[in-house]
Amino acid sequence: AGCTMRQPSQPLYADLGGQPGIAAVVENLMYRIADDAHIVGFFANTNIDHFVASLEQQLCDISDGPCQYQGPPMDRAHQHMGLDDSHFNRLVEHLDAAMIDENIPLQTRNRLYARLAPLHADIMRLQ
Ligand code: HEM
Repeated sequence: AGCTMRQPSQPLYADLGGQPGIAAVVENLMYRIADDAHIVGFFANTNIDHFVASLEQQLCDISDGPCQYQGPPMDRAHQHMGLDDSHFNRLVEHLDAAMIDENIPLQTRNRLYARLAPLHADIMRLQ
């Protein structure tokens, strides 16, 4: 009886599969970025191990996991790269495909996007 909408049963971090789930998504994402000529150039001089660790930490933090993001604020982390919405949208498409690959359901993916959306303005602020 009552509303049949599925409600989140546990914290977002747990629905993402915790640390192993987030690590699998980020690894999958990195292969997609490496294969995408529209955005891979931005990472030409990036220390990928550092980037992966920092992104995992941020996703853990933002999903209420047991982590505190220690990296630079999003505006400074992306300043003067020349990013526009086409780059942002591409990254989100790859993240979505990576999460689908890792069997993360739509409702959980949408919960994460609701928390990432506010970062868009920060990332674009110093372009
Ligand atoms: C929701 C969107 C995004 C999130 C959550 C995000 C998150 C992050 C994080 C956590 C870092 C690491 C900061 C550090 O510890 O130094 C980072 C750096 C970086 N991001 Fe993003 N980012 C996003 C969008 C983008 C987009 C659209 C691009 C380009 C297509 C991009 C390219 C980069 C690059 C190249 C670096 C590394 C900079 C360096 O080499 O130090 N990011 N991002």
